Formats: sequence, C-alpha cells, structure tokens
Amino acid sequence: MGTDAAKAPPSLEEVRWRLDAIDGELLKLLDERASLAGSVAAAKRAAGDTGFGLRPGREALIIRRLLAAPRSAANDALVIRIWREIMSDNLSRQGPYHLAVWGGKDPTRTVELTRLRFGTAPRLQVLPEAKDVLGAAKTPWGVGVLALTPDSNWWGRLLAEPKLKVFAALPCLNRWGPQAALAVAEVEVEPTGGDQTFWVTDSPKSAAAIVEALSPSGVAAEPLAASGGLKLFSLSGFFQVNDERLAQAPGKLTGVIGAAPTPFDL
Ligand SMILES: C=C(O[C@@H]1C=C(C(=O)O)C=C[C@H]1O)C(=O)O
Repeated sequence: MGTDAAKAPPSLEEVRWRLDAIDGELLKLLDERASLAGSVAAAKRAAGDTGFGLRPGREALIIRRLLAAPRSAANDALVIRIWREIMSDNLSRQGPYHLAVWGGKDPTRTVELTRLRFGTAPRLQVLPEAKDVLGAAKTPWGVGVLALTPDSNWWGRLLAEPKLKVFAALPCLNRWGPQAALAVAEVEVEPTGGDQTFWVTDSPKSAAAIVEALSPSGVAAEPLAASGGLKLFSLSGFFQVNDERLAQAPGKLTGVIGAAPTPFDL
C-alpha cells in the first residue's frame, strides 16, 4: 500500500543522532540550572537566612509538580532520582552539606536509601553509634539518616533536642520498599499539603490502644517502632509541636519530633 517505508523504524544511526542532540539540550539546561546555585545562596543570605540551605518542603513540591506533568516515557522513579541528584548537587554548592548514616548491624540498605534520597554530591560517613549520627546532624549543614530498627529508640532522644527534626522518611516511593529510615537535621519543617508527622510517647499502653485513644480527636496514627519503653507513631497530616489534637494523647513524656512529605506514590 505504499506506506511500508514510512513505518520502517529509524536506523540506529538516526536514533543515536537524536540522542546526541537531546543530550546537548539537556546539558545546556542542566548547566543553566546549576549556575543558579550561587544566586540561591546569595538570595538566602540577603534575606538574613544564614543557616542550613536545605528546604525539604520546597523539594517535595518541585517533585510533586514534575510527577503531575504530562509524560510519555519517563517513569516516576527516573524523575525522582534525577531531580534528587540535581537538587542535592545544587545544595552542596551552597554550603558544606554532608551526610552521616547509622544503619544498625548492616548499614547497606540505609546507605542505599541515603544515596537515593540525597544523591551522590554530599560526602557520606557511616558511623557505628546512632548518637554520633545525631551529633553530626547538629553540625552546620549536616544531615543524619538513621534506620528504624527494633532494638533502638534513637528517635526518643529528639524529644530533648527541639532544634533537631525528622524531615524525611526513606524511601519516598512505596514501590521502593517500606519506610525503613528517617532523616534528621536542624531545619524548619513546613507543611506541603501531603504530610506525615512523627510523634513519640512513653505510654505503656499497647500500640493498638494508643491508636484507638487518638482517633476521637481526629488523629489517624500508625505505629512505626517501639523500643525501651518508647513508641514512635506516624500521624496522618501535619501537626505543630503543641497541636491541640494531641493535648489528651496517652503518655507522660510525649512529643512531635518532626514531619515529612508522604510517599509520592500514595
Ligand atoms: C535551590 C534551593 O536550595 C535547595 C535546592 C533546591 C533545588 O535545587 O531546587 C531546592 C531546595 C533546597 O533544598 C532553594 O531553596 O530553592
């Protein structure tokens, strides 16, 4: 019917030519974006913001907007990985951004989750003690990533460290596996419109009884970890440290220790 030639697949040479042209365009845009790192840092300084430049809420909004944009072939995982790398590189050129990881007996998975979330630009050290990772997170431009393991309640220490907050749960896609680690830093956590809050209690009640006790105040809680008389819950939504909805919550020693965007594929 005379259309065979039109339907013939492009030659390898032709496809490679198109790939090379696209790489050129991508590099131009990547270079333009990267060149703004200095301007971002200067704008933050000019606004009187001399602290850690990480903005987890802004990063989540950027990724959510990209994931909502029309695409034909680039999958969610590709978009997330590439932009995490780009944004971490940007941040690492704004200041001495560095990572410390505690992963329990086998830190392999926690290190993998850390690189997936924070890219390869910042330097990373694995430390044998959770408390040392919390210490590193308190140094300028430091982020600590700590595993949720059944034998540690490192997260309970944050009740006494109001400046140090959980700001991310890793991984950020359900299809990459269950949330297995939390990231902490001295950063402001802001609501993004799709958040979970981390809350600790010393209540001796069962996790199920605590979930039930919170529900009449409209708090949907999910147990995350329990160790050494403390329990960690993920609450659906964004809660301030002194949120009224938690006023009657079970426990003598209780508190919000941070908040993070919910996974992108929820
Ligand atoms: C550029 C900024 O700093 C960091 C890098 C970002 C980026 O590359 O888009 C976004 C948020 C921050 O973690 C910013 O605050 O806008």
